[in-house]
Amino acid sequence: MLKVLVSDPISDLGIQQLMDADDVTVDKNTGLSEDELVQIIGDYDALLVRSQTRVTERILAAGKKLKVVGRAGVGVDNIDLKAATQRGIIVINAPDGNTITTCEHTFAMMMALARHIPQAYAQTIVGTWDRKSFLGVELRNKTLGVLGMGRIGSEVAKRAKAFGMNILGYDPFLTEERAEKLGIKLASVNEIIRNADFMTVHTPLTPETKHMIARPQFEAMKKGMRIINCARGGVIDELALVEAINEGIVAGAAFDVFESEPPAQDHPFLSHPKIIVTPHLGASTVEAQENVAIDVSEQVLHILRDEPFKNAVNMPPVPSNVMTQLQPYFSLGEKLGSFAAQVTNQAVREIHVDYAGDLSSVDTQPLTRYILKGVLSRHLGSDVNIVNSVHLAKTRDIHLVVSQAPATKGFTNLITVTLKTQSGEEQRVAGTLLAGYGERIVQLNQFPVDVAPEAHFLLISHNDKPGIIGRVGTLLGENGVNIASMQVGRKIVGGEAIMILTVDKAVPKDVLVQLVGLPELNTAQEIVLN
Ligand SMILES: NC(=O)C1=CN([C@@H]2O[C@H](COP(=O)(O)OP(=O)(O)OC[C@H]3O[C@@H](n4cnc5c(N)ncnc54)[C@H](O)[C@@H]3O)[C@@H](O)[C@H]2O)C=CC1
Ligand SMILES: O=C(O)CCC(=O)C(=O)O
Repeated sequence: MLKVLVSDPISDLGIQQLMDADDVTVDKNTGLSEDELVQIIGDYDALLVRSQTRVTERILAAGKKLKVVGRAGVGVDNIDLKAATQRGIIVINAPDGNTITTCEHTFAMMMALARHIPQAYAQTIVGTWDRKSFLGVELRNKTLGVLGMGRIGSEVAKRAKAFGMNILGYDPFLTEERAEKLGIKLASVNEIIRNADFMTVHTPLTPETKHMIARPQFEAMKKGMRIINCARGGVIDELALVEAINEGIVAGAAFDVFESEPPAQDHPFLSHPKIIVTPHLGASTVEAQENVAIDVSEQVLHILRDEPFKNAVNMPPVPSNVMTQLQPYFSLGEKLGSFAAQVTNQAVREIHVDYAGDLSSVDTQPLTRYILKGVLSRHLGSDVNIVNSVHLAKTRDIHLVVSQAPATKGFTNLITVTLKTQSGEEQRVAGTLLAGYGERIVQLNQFPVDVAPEAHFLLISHNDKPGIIGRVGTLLGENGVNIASMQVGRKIVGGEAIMILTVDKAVPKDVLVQLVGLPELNTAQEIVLN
Protein backbone atom coordinates (compact mmCIF):
# COMPACT_ATOMS: atom_id res chain seq x y z
CA MET A 1 0.00 0.00 0.00
CA LEU A 2 1.30 3.46 -0.95
CA LYS A 3 1.36 5.98 1.90
CA VAL A 4 0.79 9.72 1.59
CA LEU A 5 1.36 12.20 4.41
CA VAL A 6 -0.51 15.52 4.31
CA SER A 7 1.39 17.83 6.67
CA ASP A 8 -0.43 21.15 6.07
CA PRO A 9 -4.15 21.95 6.04
CA ILE A 10 -5.20 20.98 2.52
CA SER A 11 -8.79 20.88 1.21
CA ASP A 12 -10.44 17.49 1.91
CA LEU A 13 -12.40 17.73 -1.30
CA GLY A 14 -9.17 18.34 -3.20
CA ILE A 15 -7.46 15.23 -1.84
CA GLN A 16 -10.59 13.09 -2.16
CA GLN A 17 -9.24 11.17 -5.14
CA LEU A 18 -6.14 10.22 -3.14
CA MET A 19 -8.33 9.09 -0.25
CA ASP A 20 -10.55 7.10 -2.61
CA ALA A 21 -7.65 5.29 -4.30
CA ASP A 22 -7.56 1.59 -3.36
CA ASP A 23 -3.76 1.45 -3.46
CA VAL A 24 -3.18 4.54 -1.27
CA THR A 25 -3.62 5.42 2.39
CA VAL A 26 -3.62 9.09 3.38
CA ASP A 27 -2.55 10.33 6.83
CA LYS A 28 -3.33 13.92 7.78
CA ASN A 29 -0.93 15.14 10.44
CA THR A 30 -0.49 18.90 10.45
CA GLY A 31 1.61 21.28 12.51
CA LEU A 32 4.52 18.86 13.01
CA SER A 33 7.98 20.16 13.88
CA GLU A 34 10.99 19.26 11.73
CA ASP A 35 12.08 16.67 14.30
CA GLU A 36 8.62 15.08 14.37
CA LEU A 37 8.53 14.91 10.57
CA VAL A 38 12.01 13.38 10.47
CA GLN A 39 10.74 10.68 12.84
CA ILE A 40 7.80 9.59 10.70
CA ILE A 41 8.59 10.49 7.09
CA GLY A 42 10.45 7.21 6.49
CA ASP A 43 7.09 5.42 6.24
CA TYR A 44 5.76 7.57 3.41
CA ASP A 45 5.93 7.47 -0.39
CA ALA A 46 4.57 11.00 -0.84
CA LEU A 47 4.37 14.21 1.16
CA LEU A 48 1.75 16.88 0.46
CA VAL A 49 2.35 20.40 1.77
CA ARG A 50 1.19 23.99 1.45
CA SER A 51 3.59 26.73 2.52
CA GLN A 52 3.84 26.08 6.28
CA THR A 53 5.87 22.86 6.27
CA ARG A 54 9.53 23.55 5.58
CA VAL A 55 10.69 20.51 3.67
CA THR A 56 14.32 20.55 4.71
CA GLU A 57 17.28 18.41 3.68
CA ARG A 58 16.94 16.47 6.99
CA ILE A 59 13.35 15.58 6.24
CA LEU A 60 14.19 14.56 2.67
CA ALA A 61 17.14 12.48 3.89
CA ALA A 62 14.90 10.67 6.36
CA GLY A 63 12.31 10.05 3.64
CA LYS A 64 13.89 6.82 2.45
CA LYS A 65 10.78 5.80 0.48
CA LEU A 66 9.81 9.32 -0.54
CA LYS A 67 9.13 9.56 -4.26
CA VAL A 68 7.36 12.89 -4.48
CA VAL A 69 6.73 16.08 -2.57
CA GLY A 70 3.56 17.79 -3.78
CA ARG A 71 3.10 21.50 -3.14
CA ALA A 72 -0.55 22.52 -3.19
CA GLY A 73 0.23 25.98 -4.58
CA VAL A 74 2.83 27.80 -6.65
CA GLY A 75 5.87 28.84 -4.61
CA VAL A 76 8.25 26.04 -3.67
CA ASP A 77 10.60 28.17 -1.59
CA ASN A 78 9.64 26.09 1.48
CA ILE A 79 11.14 22.98 -0.16
CA ASP A 80 14.87 22.27 -0.46
CA LEU A 81 14.79 21.62 -4.22
CA LYS A 82 18.50 20.92 -4.50
CA ALA A 83 18.36 18.23 -1.83
CA ALA A 84 15.22 16.75 -3.40
CA THR A 85 16.88 16.57 -6.84
CA GLN A 86 20.02 14.99 -5.43
CA ARG A 87 17.91 12.33 -3.76
CA GLY A 88 15.78 11.80 -6.83
CA ILE A 89 12.62 13.04 -5.17
CA ILE A 90 10.21 14.67 -7.59
CA VAL A 91 8.82 18.01 -6.49
CA ILE A 92 5.58 19.08 -8.14
CA ASN A 93 3.43 22.13 -7.66
CA ALA A 94 0.02 23.33 -8.76
CA PRO A 95 0.86 26.46 -10.70
CA ASP A 96 -2.55 27.40 -12.11
CA GLY A 97 -5.12 26.71 -9.42
CA ASN A 98 -4.62 29.83 -7.30
CA THR A 99 -3.86 32.45 -9.96
CA ILE A 100 -7.26 34.16 -9.99
CA THR A 101 -7.66 33.97 -6.23
CA THR A 102 -4.29 35.63 -5.61
CA CYS A 103 -5.02 38.21 -8.28
CA GLU A 104 -8.32 39.03 -6.57
CA HIS A 105 -6.59 39.28 -3.19
CA THR A 106 -4.13 41.74 -4.76
CA PHE A 107 -7.08 43.82 -5.89
CA ALA A 108 -8.72 43.59 -2.48
CA MET A 109 -5.47 44.85 -0.98
CA MET A 110 -5.11 47.63 -3.55
CA MET A 111 -8.63 48.89 -2.91
CA ALA A 112 -8.32 48.53 0.86
CA LEU A 113 -5.11 50.55 0.61
CA ALA A 114 -6.67 53.23 -1.60
CA ARG A 115 -9.65 53.64 0.77
CA HIS A 116 -8.06 52.87 4.19
CA ILE A 117 -10.66 50.18 4.80
CA PRO A 118 -8.88 48.23 7.59
CA GLN A 119 -7.98 51.42 9.49
CA ALA A 120 -11.51 52.83 9.12
CA TYR A 121 -13.04 49.51 10.20
CA ALA A 122 -10.85 49.39 13.31
CA GLN A 123 -12.04 52.87 14.33
CA THR A 124 -15.68 52.33 13.48
CA ILE A 125 -16.08 49.16 15.53
CA VAL A 126 -14.75 50.84 18.67
CA GLY A 127 -17.33 53.59 18.29
CA THR A 128 -15.23 56.28 16.63
CA TRP A 129 -17.21 57.86 13.79
CA ASP A 130 -14.27 59.43 11.94
CA ARG A 131 -15.06 60.61 8.42
CA LYS A 132 -12.07 62.95 8.06
CA SER A 133 -8.98 60.82 8.58
CA PHE A 134 -9.63 58.35 5.81
CA LEU A 135 -9.67 60.37 2.64
CA GLY A 136 -8.87 57.93 -0.14
CA VAL A 137 -7.85 58.03 -3.80
CA GLU A 138 -9.50 56.62 -6.93
CA LEU A 139 -7.86 53.95 -9.03
CA ARG A 140 -9.26 55.43 -12.24
CA ASN A 141 -6.63 57.20 -14.39
CA LYS A 142 -3.86 56.14 -12.02
CA THR A 143 -0.76 54.35 -13.27
CA LEU A 144 -0.22 50.84 -11.98
CA GLY A 145 3.26 49.35 -12.23
CA VAL A 146 3.33 45.54 -12.32
CA LEU A 147 6.65 43.84 -11.63
CA GLY A 148 6.37 40.25 -12.83
CA MET A 149 3.93 39.70 -15.66
CA GLY A 150 3.46 35.96 -15.25
CA ARG A 151 0.15 34.27 -14.46
CA ILE A 152 -0.94 36.49 -11.56
CA GLY A 153 0.65 39.73 -12.80
CA SER A 154 -1.14 39.38 -16.15
CA GLU A 155 -4.52 38.78 -14.49
CA VAL A 156 -3.98 41.81 -12.24
CA ALA A 157 -3.19 43.91 -15.31
CA LYS A 158 -6.38 42.74 -17.05
CA ARG A 159 -8.55 43.73 -14.10
CA ALA A 160 -6.73 47.04 -13.58
CA LYS A 161 -7.69 47.99 -17.12
CA ALA A 162 -11.35 47.54 -16.22
CA PHE A 163 -10.77 50.07 -13.41
CA GLY A 164 -9.48 52.58 -15.94
CA MET A 165 -5.86 52.35 -14.82
CA ASN A 166 -2.85 52.78 -17.10
CA ILE A 167 -0.55 49.83 -16.74
CA LEU A 168 3.22 49.68 -16.96
CA GLY A 169 4.56 46.13 -16.88
CA TYR A 170 8.04 44.73 -16.43
CA ASP A 171 9.11 41.12 -16.76
CA PRO A 172 12.32 39.77 -18.31
CA PHE A 173 10.13 37.61 -20.57
CA LEU A 174 7.62 40.30 -21.53
CA THR A 175 7.85 41.21 -25.22
CA GLU A 176 6.46 44.37 -26.85
CA GLU A 177 4.06 42.13 -28.75
CA ARG A 178 2.64 40.46 -25.63
CA ALA A 179 2.46 43.78 -23.78
CA GLU A 180 0.45 45.19 -26.69
CA LYS A 181 -1.86 42.17 -26.63
CA LEU A 182 -2.47 42.71 -22.90
CA GLY A 183 -3.11 46.40 -23.54
CA ILE A 184 -0.28 47.53 -21.27
CA LYS A 185 2.97 49.42 -21.78
CA LEU A 186 6.27 47.55 -21.49
CA ALA A 187 8.49 49.51 -19.09
CA SER A 188 11.74 49.16 -17.18
CA VAL A 189 11.83 48.88 -13.38
CA ASN A 190 13.14 52.47 -13.27
CA GLU A 191 10.30 53.78 -15.43
CA ILE A 192 7.81 52.07 -13.14
CA ILE A 193 9.44 53.49 -10.03
CA ARG A 194 9.44 57.01 -11.43
CA ASN A 195 5.91 56.96 -12.87
CA ALA A 196 3.58 54.59 -11.04
CA ASP A 197 0.95 55.66 -8.49
CA PHE A 198 0.46 52.05 -7.41
CA MET A 199 3.01 49.29 -7.73
CA THR A 200 2.38 45.57 -7.26
CA VAL A 201 4.97 42.79 -7.35
CA HIS A 202 4.29 39.30 -8.75
CA THR A 203 7.70 37.69 -9.04
CA PRO A 204 9.15 34.70 -7.25
CA LEU A 205 11.83 35.40 -4.65
CA THR A 206 15.14 34.72 -6.38
CA PRO A 207 18.65 36.10 -5.80
CA GLU A 208 17.78 38.60 -8.54
CA THR A 209 14.43 39.71 -7.12
CA LYS A 210 15.51 39.78 -3.45
CA HIS A 211 15.24 43.44 -2.39
CA MET A 212 14.70 44.54 -5.99
CA ILE A 213 12.87 47.46 -4.40
CA ALA A 214 15.21 48.82 -1.73
CA ARG A 215 16.66 52.16 -0.59
CA PRO A 216 18.02 53.27 -4.03
CA GLN A 217 14.64 52.55 -5.67
CA PHE A 218 12.74 54.39 -2.90
CA GLU A 219 15.03 57.39 -3.38
CA ALA A 220 14.15 57.53 -7.08
CA MET A 221 10.43 56.83 -6.52
CA LYS A 222 7.45 58.98 -7.47
CA LYS A 223 6.19 60.63 -4.28
CA GLY A 224 2.95 59.24 -2.91
CA MET A 225 3.21 55.76 -4.46
CA ARG A 226 1.21 52.91 -2.88
CA ILE A 227 2.83 49.47 -2.87
CA ILE A 228 1.30 46.00 -2.76
CA ASN A 229 3.11 42.70 -2.24
CA CYS A 230 1.08 39.51 -2.54
CA ALA A 231 3.99 37.56 -4.03
CA ARG A 232 6.88 36.81 -1.71
CA GLY A 233 8.32 38.57 1.30
CA GLY A 234 11.77 39.94 0.54
CA VAL A 235 11.12 41.20 -2.98
CA ILE A 236 10.64 44.59 -1.30
CA ASP A 237 13.08 45.52 1.45
CA GLU A 238 10.78 45.79 4.47
CA LEU A 239 12.89 48.15 6.59
CA ALA A 240 13.64 50.43 3.64
CA LEU A 241 9.88 50.55 2.94
CA VAL A 242 9.08 51.65 6.49
CA GLU A 243 11.72 54.38 6.17
CA ALA A 244 10.27 55.48 2.83
CA ILE A 245 6.77 55.71 4.32
CA ASN A 246 8.03 57.67 7.32
CA GLU A 247 9.86 60.05 4.96
CA GLY A 248 6.67 60.65 2.97
CA ILE A 249 7.94 58.95 -0.22
CA VAL A 250 5.47 56.08 -0.04
CA ALA A 251 1.83 56.83 0.86
CA GLY A 252 1.04 53.34 2.09
CA ALA A 253 1.62 49.65 1.61
CA ALA A 254 -0.41 46.44 1.64
CA PHE A 255 1.48 43.22 2.32
CA ASP A 256 0.25 39.62 2.34
CA VAL A 257 3.73 38.15 2.63
CA PHE A 258 6.76 38.72 4.85
CA GLU A 259 10.49 38.09 4.73
CA SER A 260 10.00 35.79 7.68
CA GLU A 261 6.60 34.20 8.31
CA PRO A 262 4.91 34.64 10.65
CA PRO A 263 6.51 38.05 11.33
CA ALA A 264 7.88 38.78 14.80
CA GLN A 265 5.46 40.51 17.19
CA ASP A 266 7.54 43.70 17.03
CA HIS A 267 7.74 43.73 13.22
CA PRO A 268 7.38 47.40 12.21
CA PHE A 269 4.61 46.60 9.69
CA LEU A 270 2.29 45.36 12.42
CA SER A 271 1.98 48.70 14.19
CA HIS A 272 2.36 51.09 11.27
CA PRO A 273 -0.80 53.11 10.55
CA LYS A 274 -0.06 53.25 6.82
CA ILE A 275 0.67 49.57 6.31
CA ILE A 276 -2.08 46.98 6.04
CA VAL A 277 -1.33 43.30 6.30
CA THR A 278 -2.89 39.87 5.85
CA PRO A 279 -1.36 36.57 6.98
CA HIS A 280 -0.39 35.11 3.56
CA LEU A 281 -4.00 34.73 2.46
CA GLY A 282 -3.45 35.24 -1.28
CA ALA A 283 -4.42 31.69 -2.14
CA SER A 284 -6.94 31.19 0.63
CA THR A 285 -10.28 30.74 -1.06
CA VAL A 286 -12.45 27.66 -1.15
CA GLU A 287 -12.09 27.48 -4.91
CA ALA A 288 -8.31 27.87 -5.06
CA GLN A 289 -7.66 25.42 -2.26
CA GLU A 290 -9.81 22.83 -3.98
CA ASN A 291 -8.17 23.51 -7.33
CA VAL A 292 -4.59 23.23 -6.13
CA ALA A 293 -5.33 20.18 -4.01
CA ILE A 294 -7.06 18.43 -6.91
CA ASP A 295 -4.20 19.29 -9.29
CA VAL A 296 -1.48 18.16 -6.96
CA SER A 297 -3.30 14.99 -5.82
CA GLU A 298 -3.83 13.94 -9.42
CA GLN A 299 -0.13 14.32 -10.23
CA VAL A 300 1.00 12.61 -7.00
CA LEU A 301 -1.18 9.61 -7.91
CA HIS A 302 0.37 9.49 -11.40
CA ILE A 303 3.88 9.58 -9.93
CA LEU A 304 3.16 6.91 -7.32
CA ARG A 305 1.73 4.70 -10.04
CA ASP A 306 4.65 5.33 -12.43
CA GLU A 307 2.40 7.07 -14.92
CA PRO A 308 3.28 10.22 -16.92
CA PHE A 309 2.89 13.39 -14.88
CA LYS A 310 3.24 17.15 -15.22
CA ASN A 311 4.24 20.21 -13.18
CA ALA A 312 7.53 18.81 -11.90
CA VAL A 313 9.52 21.71 -10.52
CA ASN A 314 12.89 19.97 -10.44
CA MET A 315 12.66 18.67 -14.00
CA PRO A 316 12.29 20.68 -17.21
CA PRO A 317 8.65 21.18 -18.19
CA VAL A 318 7.38 18.96 -21.00
CA PRO A 319 4.16 19.69 -22.91
CA SER A 320 1.60 16.91 -22.50
CA ASN A 321 1.48 16.13 -26.26
CA VAL A 322 5.25 15.53 -26.21
CA MET A 323 4.91 13.37 -23.10
CA THR A 324 2.20 11.27 -24.79
CA GLN A 325 4.44 10.79 -27.82
CA LEU A 326 7.46 9.77 -25.73
CA GLN A 327 5.80 7.65 -23.09
CA PRO A 328 5.76 4.38 -25.10
CA TYR A 329 9.58 4.62 -25.43
CA PHE A 330 10.41 5.13 -21.73
CA SER A 331 10.65 1.47 -20.85
CA LEU A 332 12.63 0.61 -24.00
CA GLY A 333 15.02 3.52 -23.36
CA GLU A 334 15.69 2.45 -19.78
CA LYS A 335 16.28 -1.16 -20.87
CA LEU A 336 18.71 -0.10 -23.61
CA GLY A 337 20.63 2.01 -21.08
CA SER A 338 20.71 -0.85 -18.61
CA PHE A 339 21.74 -3.39 -21.28
CA ALA A 340 24.56 -1.17 -22.52
CA ALA A 341 25.81 -0.59 -18.97
CA GLN A 342 25.85 -4.31 -18.17
CA VAL A 343 27.96 -5.17 -21.21
CA THR A 344 30.44 -2.39 -20.37
CA ASN A 345 33.18 -3.48 -18.03
CA GLN A 346 34.90 -0.20 -17.25
CA ALA A 347 33.94 3.21 -15.93
CA VAL A 348 31.77 5.01 -18.47
CA ARG A 349 33.07 8.40 -19.58
CA GLU A 350 30.67 9.25 -22.39
CA ILE A 351 27.06 8.33 -23.11
CA HIS A 352 25.94 8.92 -26.68
CA VAL A 353 22.24 8.71 -27.40
CA ASP A 354 21.15 8.87 -31.03
CA TYR A 355 17.47 9.24 -31.81
CA ALA A 356 16.23 8.59 -35.32
CA GLY A 357 13.05 8.45 -37.35
CA ASP A 358 9.90 9.40 -35.40
CA LEU A 359 12.12 10.52 -32.54
CA SER A 360 14.10 13.00 -34.63
CA SER A 361 11.68 15.89 -34.35
CA VAL A 362 10.47 15.68 -30.75
CA ASP A 363 12.01 17.03 -27.53
CA THR A 364 13.50 13.78 -26.23
CA GLN A 365 14.89 15.14 -22.93
CA PRO A 366 12.54 13.09 -20.73
CA LEU A 367 13.42 9.91 -22.65
CA THR A 368 17.12 10.63 -22.23
CA ARG A 369 16.54 10.75 -18.46
CA TYR A 370 15.17 7.19 -18.60
CA ILE A 371 18.15 6.01 -20.65
CA LEU A 372 20.55 7.61 -18.16
CA LYS A 373 18.64 5.99 -15.33
CA GLY A 374 19.11 2.63 -17.05
CA VAL A 375 22.85 3.20 -17.50
CA LEU A 376 23.53 4.54 -14.00
CA SER A 377 21.37 2.11 -12.07
CA ARG A 378 23.82 -0.69 -12.80
CA HIS A 379 26.09 0.80 -10.13
CA LEU A 380 23.81 3.19 -8.27
CA GLY A 381 20.80 0.91 -7.96
CA SER A 382 17.57 2.43 -6.76
CA ASP A 383 19.29 5.69 -5.77
CA VAL A 384 18.96 6.82 -9.37
CA ASN A 385 15.72 7.87 -11.00
CA ILE A 386 14.56 10.17 -13.78
CA VAL A 387 14.74 13.23 -11.54
CA ASN A 388 18.38 12.90 -10.55
CA SER A 389 19.82 10.87 -13.46
CA VAL A 390 21.13 13.94 -15.36
CA HIS A 391 22.49 15.44 -12.15
CA LEU A 392 24.17 12.17 -11.10
CA ALA A 393 25.79 11.76 -14.54
CA LYS A 394 27.19 15.29 -14.26
CA THR A 395 28.52 14.76 -10.75
CA ARG A 396 30.39 11.71 -12.06
CA ASP A 397 31.87 13.67 -14.97
CA ILE A 398 30.03 11.52 -17.49
CA HIS A 399 29.65 13.45 -20.71
CA LEU A 400 26.27 13.12 -22.42
CA VAL A 401 26.00 13.58 -26.19
CA VAL A 402 22.54 13.47 -27.74
CA SER A 403 21.83 13.59 -31.47
CA GLN A 404 18.70 13.36 -33.60
CA ALA A 405 18.53 12.35 -37.25
CA PRO A 406 15.65 11.48 -39.57
CA ALA A 407 17.31 8.39 -41.17
CA THR A 408 16.69 5.07 -39.34
CA LYS A 409 18.25 2.24 -41.32
CA GLY A 410 14.79 0.95 -42.19
CA PHE A 411 13.05 1.41 -38.81
CA THR A 412 10.36 4.00 -38.19
CA ASN A 413 12.06 4.82 -34.90
CA LEU A 414 15.46 3.92 -33.50
CA ILE A 415 17.27 4.62 -30.24
CA THR A 416 20.99 3.87 -30.18
CA VAL A 417 22.87 4.02 -26.89
CA THR A 418 26.66 3.98 -27.05
CA LEU A 419 28.81 3.91 -23.93
CA LYS A 420 32.45 4.91 -24.19
CA THR A 421 34.98 4.26 -21.47
CA GLN A 422 38.21 6.04 -20.63
CA SER A 423 40.28 3.28 -22.22
CA GLY A 424 38.37 3.59 -25.49
CA GLU A 425 36.07 0.57 -25.05
CA GLU A 426 32.80 1.18 -26.82
CA GLN A 427 29.52 -0.72 -26.40
CA ARG A 428 26.52 0.01 -28.57
CA VAL A 429 22.98 -1.24 -28.33
CA ALA A 430 20.05 -0.10 -30.45
CA GLY A 431 16.34 -0.68 -30.06
CA THR A 432 13.08 0.13 -31.72
CA LEU A 433 9.37 0.03 -31.01
CA LEU A 434 7.75 -2.12 -33.67
CA ALA A 435 4.06 -1.41 -34.32
CA GLY A 436 2.12 -4.50 -33.19
CA TYR A 437 5.23 -6.28 -31.83
CA GLY A 438 6.48 -3.95 -29.14
CA GLU A 439 10.06 -3.40 -27.99
CA ARG A 440 12.96 -4.93 -29.90
CA ILE A 441 16.71 -4.83 -29.50
CA VAL A 442 17.95 -4.65 -33.08
CA GLN A 443 21.68 -4.09 -32.81
CA LEU A 444 24.43 -5.09 -30.46
CA ASN A 445 27.73 -3.50 -31.39
CA GLN A 446 28.37 -4.52 -35.00
CA PHE A 447 25.79 -7.35 -34.93
CA PRO A 448 22.24 -6.93 -36.21
CA VAL A 449 19.85 -8.89 -33.92
CA ASP A 450 16.11 -9.05 -33.32
CA VAL A 451 15.17 -9.83 -29.76
CA ALA A 452 12.48 -8.70 -27.33
CA PRO A 453 14.05 -7.27 -24.16
CA GLU A 454 13.05 -9.83 -21.51
CA ALA A 455 14.06 -10.03 -17.86
CA HIS A 456 16.91 -12.55 -18.19
CA PHE A 457 19.37 -12.71 -21.06
CA LEU A 458 22.42 -14.74 -21.71
CA LEU A 459 24.90 -13.01 -23.94
CA ILE A 460 27.48 -15.32 -25.44
CA SER A 461 30.31 -14.47 -27.77
CA HIS A 462 31.72 -17.40 -29.75
CA ASN A 463 33.28 -18.43 -33.00
CA ASP A 464 30.81 -19.20 -35.79
CA LYS A 465 31.39 -22.97 -35.83
CA PRO A 466 28.86 -25.83 -36.26
CA GLY A 467 27.58 -27.51 -33.08
CA ILE A 468 28.00 -24.66 -30.66
CA ILE A 469 24.30 -23.84 -30.40
CA GLY A 470 23.53 -27.47 -29.52
CA ARG A 471 26.24 -27.59 -26.85
CA VAL A 472 24.95 -24.40 -25.19
CA GLY A 473 21.36 -25.73 -25.28
CA THR A 474 22.36 -29.06 -23.76
CA LEU A 475 24.39 -27.48 -20.97
CA LEU A 476 21.61 -25.07 -20.01
CA GLY A 477 19.00 -27.88 -20.17
CA GLU A 478 21.11 -30.10 -17.92
CA ASN A 479 21.22 -27.26 -15.38
CA GLY A 480 17.49 -26.61 -15.47
CA VAL A 481 17.71 -23.30 -17.35
CA ASN A 482 14.90 -23.11 -19.88
CA ILE A 483 15.61 -21.16 -23.08
CA ALA A 484 12.72 -18.91 -24.18
CA SER A 485 14.33 -17.57 -27.36
CA MET A 486 17.63 -17.57 -29.13
CA GLN A 487 19.21 -15.21 -31.66
CA VAL A 488 22.52 -15.64 -33.37
CA GLY A 489 24.31 -12.80 -35.05
CA ARG A 490 27.47 -12.75 -37.10
CA LYS A 491 29.10 -10.46 -39.58
CA ILE A 492 30.87 -13.08 -41.69
CA VAL A 493 30.51 -16.85 -42.01
CA GLY A 494 32.92 -18.62 -39.66
CA GLY A 495 33.93 -15.37 -37.94
CA GLU A 496 33.17 -13.77 -34.61
CA ALA A 497 29.55 -14.32 -33.58
CA ILE A 498 27.18 -13.56 -30.74
CA MET A 499 24.30 -15.50 -29.29
CA ILE A 500 21.56 -13.79 -27.31
CA LEU A 501 19.29 -16.10 -25.38
CA THR A 502 16.33 -15.14 -23.27
CA VAL A 503 15.93 -17.53 -20.37
CA ASP A 504 13.15 -18.02 -17.87
CA LYS A 505 15.18 -17.44 -14.71
CA ALA A 506 18.52 -16.28 -13.41
CA VAL A 507 21.48 -18.33 -14.64
CA PRO A 508 23.56 -19.70 -11.75
CA LYS A 509 27.16 -18.45 -11.68
CA ASP A 510 28.65 -21.94 -12.01
CA VAL A 511 26.65 -22.49 -15.21
CA LEU A 512 28.26 -19.36 -16.68
CA VAL A 513 31.67 -20.78 -15.79
CA GLN A 514 30.80 -24.12 -17.45
CA LEU A 515 29.59 -22.25 -20.57
CA VAL A 516 32.90 -20.43 -20.93
CA GLY A 517 34.60 -23.83 -20.74
CA LEU A 518 32.85 -25.00 -23.92
CA PRO A 519 34.98 -25.22 -27.09
CA GLU A 520 34.75 -22.18 -29.44
CA LEU A 521 32.89 -20.19 -26.78
CA ASN A 522 34.66 -16.98 -25.70
CA THR A 523 32.52 -15.22 -23.11
CA ALA A 524 29.17 -15.76 -21.40
CA GLN A 525 27.42 -13.07 -19.46
CA GLU A 526 24.02 -12.73 -17.86
CA ILE A 527 22.07 -9.51 -18.47
CA VAL A 528 19.13 -8.73 -16.20
CA LEU A 529 16.53 -6.15 -17.23
CA ASN A 530 14.01 -5.25 -14.55
N1 LIG B 1 0.25 35.31 -1.59
C1 LIG B 1 -0.04 34.09 -1.95
O1 LIG B 1 -0.71 33.36 -1.24
C2 LIG B 1 0.44 33.60 -3.26
C3 LIG B 1 1.63 34.01 -3.76
N2 LIG B 1 2.05 33.54 -4.96
C4 LIG B 1 3.34 34.03 -5.44
O2 LIG B 1 3.12 34.98 -6.47
C5 LIG B 1 4.25 35.02 -7.33
C6 LIG B 1 3.79 35.00 -8.78
O3 LIG B 1 3.10 33.78 -9.06
P1 LIG B 1 2.71 33.41 -10.57
O4 LIG B 1 2.24 34.61 -11.28
O5 LIG B 1 1.85 32.21 -10.49
O6 LIG B 1 4.14 32.99 -11.11
P2 LIG B 1 4.65 33.04 -12.62
O7 LIG B 1 5.84 32.16 -12.66
O8 LIG B 1 3.53 32.81 -13.56
O9 LIG B 1 5.14 34.56 -12.77
C7 LIG B 1 6.29 35.08 -12.18
C8 LIG B 1 6.89 36.05 -13.16
O10 LIG B 1 7.93 36.76 -12.53
C9 LIG B 1 8.86 37.07 -13.55
N3 LIG B 1 10.13 37.50 -13.02
C10 LIG B 1 11.17 36.73 -12.60
N4 LIG B 1 12.20 37.53 -12.24
C11 LIG B 1 11.78 38.81 -12.44
C12 LIG B 1 12.40 40.08 -12.26
N5 LIG B 1 13.66 40.21 -11.78
N6 LIG B 1 11.69 41.18 -12.56
C13 LIG B 1 10.42 41.08 -13.05
N7 LIG B 1 9.80 39.91 -13.25
C14 LIG B 1 10.47 38.79 -12.92
C15 LIG B 1 8.94 35.78 -14.34
O11 LIG B 1 9.49 36.00 -15.63
C16 LIG B 1 7.48 35.37 -14.39
O12 LIG B 1 6.86 35.80 -15.58
C17 LIG B 1 5.11 33.81 -6.94
O13 LIG B 1 6.14 34.28 -6.09
C18 LIG B 1 4.17 32.96 -6.12
O14 LIG B 1 4.85 32.16 -5.20
C19 LIG B 1 1.31 32.72 -5.72
C20 LIG B 1 0.10 32.26 -5.27
C21 LIG B 1 -0.41 32.62 -3.95
O1 LIG C 1 -0.60 27.63 0.33
C1 LIG C 1 -0.74 28.83 0.49
O2 LIG C 1 -1.71 29.34 1.05
C2 LIG C 1 0.31 29.77 -0.07
C3 LIG C 1 0.14 29.99 -1.51
C4 LIG C 1 1.37 30.55 -2.12
O3 LIG C 1 2.01 31.39 -1.58
C5 LIG C 1 1.79 30.01 -3.41
O4 LIG C 1 1.06 29.20 -3.99
O5 LIG C 1 2.88 30.40 -3.85
